[in-house]
Amino acid sequence: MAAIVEAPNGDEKNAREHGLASDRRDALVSVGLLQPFWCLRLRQEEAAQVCMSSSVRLCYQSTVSISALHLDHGFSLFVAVSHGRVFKTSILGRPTVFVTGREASRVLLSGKDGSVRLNLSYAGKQVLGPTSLLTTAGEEHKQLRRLIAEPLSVDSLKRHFQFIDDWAIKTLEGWPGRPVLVLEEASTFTLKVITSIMMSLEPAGGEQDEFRANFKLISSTFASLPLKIPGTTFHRGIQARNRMYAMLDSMISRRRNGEHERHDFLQTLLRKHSKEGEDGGDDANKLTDTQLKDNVLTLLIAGHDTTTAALTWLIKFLGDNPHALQILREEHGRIRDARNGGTHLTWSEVNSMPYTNKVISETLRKATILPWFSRKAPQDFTVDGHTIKRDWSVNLDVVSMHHDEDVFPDPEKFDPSRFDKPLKPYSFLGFGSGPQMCPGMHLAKLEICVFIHHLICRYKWKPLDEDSSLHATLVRMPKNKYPIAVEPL
Ligand code: HEM
Repeated sequence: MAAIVEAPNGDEKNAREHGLASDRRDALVSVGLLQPFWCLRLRQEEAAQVCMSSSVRLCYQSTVSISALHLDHGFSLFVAVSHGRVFKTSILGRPTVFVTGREASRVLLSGKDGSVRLNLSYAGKQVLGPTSLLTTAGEEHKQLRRLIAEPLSVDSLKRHFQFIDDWAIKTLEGWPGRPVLVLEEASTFTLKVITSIMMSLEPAGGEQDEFRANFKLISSTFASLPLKIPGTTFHRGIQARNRMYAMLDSMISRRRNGEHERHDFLQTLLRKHSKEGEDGGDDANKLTDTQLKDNVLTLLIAGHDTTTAALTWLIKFLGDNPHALQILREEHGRIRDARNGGTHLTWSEVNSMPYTNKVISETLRKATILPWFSRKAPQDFTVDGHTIKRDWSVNLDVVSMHHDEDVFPDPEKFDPSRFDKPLKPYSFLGFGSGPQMCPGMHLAKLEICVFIHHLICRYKWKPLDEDSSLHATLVRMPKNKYPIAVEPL
């Protein structure tokens, strides 16, 4: 059996001796406590220098992990040079393994082993609640997946198509004539869409504003120390979560009283799969109110930043790649011309965008919005011939997989035609794979296809800043928020 490569020991004192800036040390603390909701503030270029210039001196424990997180190509490209495909280190005393490659991906994601499960941080568990999809495993997780599958299916999303189309048009009409930060606009658009689909929240007005404010505070807890002390980010986030749950309680009771019924995610679950309160019956196939609320919040958290980042990167990559943009313009021009007038997309049109779908996949490959998938198991298991002990944190480095030259030649190139042919299983993980594969994939693709159609058909844009560095939170986003100037075509 091959030995797992261990990083040489080191500690924070070493970090100071080697001149690490204080924000790097802060980052180190964050990684240990918040994994997998990494929150780091290192500059990507600084981190690259750390690794390249003095790899031996600085190749110790946590610092390696942190530095590598900020490299475009992920942790293991760096580690692979000196170590191999499985790498063990320790983050604040906790054994942590990094793995890469299709075989590791199969073992961690296929669920065949039955015991490997998602490894959510303490902060994540506190915020999302004990019955969230992300905190449950085994049968309980399977049952939750079954129940949420229907309201997120393509058929159910059809009911929301008109809303998405209207808001994409409305959002874009406000873009010409001013500098636009794409990330911020995409964030507003995707929040309006997901809150409408989940609970029919009006896209503007007091309730939307209140919800948005609470949501922002809740999201920020993933990047905070989980201290329940008044005045801390974590404490503020937990209070915002309580306010959001109170809003949801009031919505649920209004709906049960027959008021404000809508065709949305909440209504579908209430009508078909709800237990009426916490102890209303013992049907295992029905959800308690706590399960309902935990999972509404989970879908909002898991679906908002990811779709925002994907839409922003996609617009940026098109701006950087005129050839791909041209082919995309032709696809959408054909759709528009066949429509014989009218601005709005139709449902059948949105289902005939083959090149757009490849552009989405290539965006998710090149940007790798979720760079790590973190897992652990209640018993020892084996990856690539290496034993991973029970309760160790094991992280699949997706960035390096998406930049593996053997699978994606010339990986820096933005080339949607890579997806002309099917890829081998477990080599492309844009939406993950296996039992934990993204349940919001159809919604995310729908939002992006609709938005891109209206952008491409009616506008052109140019970037106002060429900085391509990453804001390396859990979800990778362009640090400059991609500022552009927009003109009608
Ligand atoms: C382009 C946008 C999106 C991307 C790139 C994305 C990516 C992913 C990936 C890679 C995973 C698997 C993570 C792992 O195995 O550790 C995942 C899981 C998940 N996603 Fe998404 N996602 C997106 C949009 C959405 C949306 C819109 C929703 C909600 C409506 C959503 C809800 C979830 C949930 C709840 C999980 C956890 C599933 C489980 O544990 O069973 N995602 N997503």
